[in-house]
Amino acid sequence: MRHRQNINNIYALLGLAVLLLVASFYLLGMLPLIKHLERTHDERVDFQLSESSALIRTILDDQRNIALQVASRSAIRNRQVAYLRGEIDRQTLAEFSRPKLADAITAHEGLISVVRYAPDGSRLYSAGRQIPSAYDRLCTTYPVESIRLVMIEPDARRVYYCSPLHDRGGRHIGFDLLVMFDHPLHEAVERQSRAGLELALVLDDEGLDGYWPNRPIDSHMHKALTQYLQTSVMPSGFSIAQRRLEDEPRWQLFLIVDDAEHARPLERQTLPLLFAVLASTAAIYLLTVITLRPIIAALLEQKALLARSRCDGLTGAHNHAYMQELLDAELARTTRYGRPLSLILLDIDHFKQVNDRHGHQAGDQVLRILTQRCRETIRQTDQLARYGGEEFLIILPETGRTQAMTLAERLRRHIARSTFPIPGDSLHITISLGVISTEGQTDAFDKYDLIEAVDRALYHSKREGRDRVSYGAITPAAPPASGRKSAAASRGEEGK
Ligand SMILES: Nc1nc2c(ncn2[C@@H]2O[C@H](COP(=O)(O)OP(=O)(O)OP(=O)(O)O)[C@@H](O)[C@H]2O)c(=O)[nH]1
Repeated sequence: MRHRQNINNIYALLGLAVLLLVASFYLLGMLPLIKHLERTHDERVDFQLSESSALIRTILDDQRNIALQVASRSAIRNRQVAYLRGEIDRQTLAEFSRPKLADAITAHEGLISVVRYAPDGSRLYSAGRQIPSAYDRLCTTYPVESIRLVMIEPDARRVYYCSPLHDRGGRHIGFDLLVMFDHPLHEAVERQSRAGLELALVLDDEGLDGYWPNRPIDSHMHKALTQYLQTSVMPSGFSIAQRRLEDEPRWQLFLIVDDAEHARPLERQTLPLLFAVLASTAAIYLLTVITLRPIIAALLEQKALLARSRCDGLTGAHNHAYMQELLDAELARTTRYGRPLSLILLDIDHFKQVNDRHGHQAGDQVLRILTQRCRETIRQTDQLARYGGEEFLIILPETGRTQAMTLAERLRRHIARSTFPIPGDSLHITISLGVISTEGQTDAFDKYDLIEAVDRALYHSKREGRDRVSYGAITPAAPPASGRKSAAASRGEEGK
């Protein structure tokens, strides 16, 4: 039973070691890896935003070039100057310029319409598809110093540019509103967006009114973008990276990242690793347990045998042989460090009568209970040994005479007041005790001197009427001969 518990403790310790292994793997291996993957992801998002921004910029440049080419036609620009000077009327201007603009529309694939305005924003004429007059305000709402993208109509798949016109001297002579297809832009953004990553182009002041792309964006991402534009707070579960478009400062490019999608590749890379480590540590644990099982069992068996060899079978106190070992060790310590050592030898009074009246079994029971009572009274560092028969020796390390006497007296009273239940009866017994201490001892002494002294003290108590404590002086026998054994010691070592 005790073995089982010890083995379980060892397995629990092994389990703890495995847990520590897994925890340190997680802290030292997995966490840095996850951080690295996250950083890589952030870098990828940043790179993607830069790439998309560069791509869109190229497309816008292409479209602005078309606008520039339309505006740079000198013949129609000269007519515009003439009109503004009042040299020709609007009708003449329109009749001359409209076909040239129509040529330009035909020449530039992707160009749908051009509307020309006077510097005050009034419409002069247009070419290509009809543009509602409501759109005329596009070129005058914001100051337009150079060609600017002013509107995107995702549903109509059109983009609108405003291009300011100047004469040779650089004077402002009006605007062109150019309407173009959004195909190139659409294709570019389409290419850049994928599951969990959506690109959106948003016009500063108009929020989602000036929002693009022209395909249905994931509704969660759309909601996330809306919330972000309204509150500037990133909704949970999404990250948003943004960048202002170069040369088009009013347009911002957003990259909306669905964190759940983003985490997926992370999980794909780290989870199998974690599972592999868990599985291998579990395997190591099992293999270790299987391998160690017989070794641990043998060691524990050995330990138990050793404990049994030191133990008195009847009472569980240390046996006489082990007591001798303990006494040797304590005496060596006392001699070396000059620390006090005391001994108590106790003997049950008239124990023979217990045996005679109540039987040997009852006597054994009394010895067991007495051991228990002694244990209740002494300290954990004190050692209780069955010296022999109904005699017990208590070794008290680091204990002086007064303390030893106090303890002996307390023990005597405790036993005298205790009851000793035996089958069918309850006994009261008394004990006699002898006490000695090395405290203040100046003459050299050995183990046999101690045993003899404590034995004498005990028999002094017996002679004086029992149920009492006597202190005995250590009187070393001179000269100490090797192998010398007193009568008491010999009796003790042989057992009673
Ligand atoms: N039940 C039991 N009795 C034991 C054991 N060992 C010794 N005894 C008995 O203890 C008794 C000791 O008797 P005595 O030495 O005459 O001493 P006493 O009767 O205790 O008298 P005093 O010591 O003079 O007070 C003997 O009857 C032994 O048989 C044991 O292990 N179990």
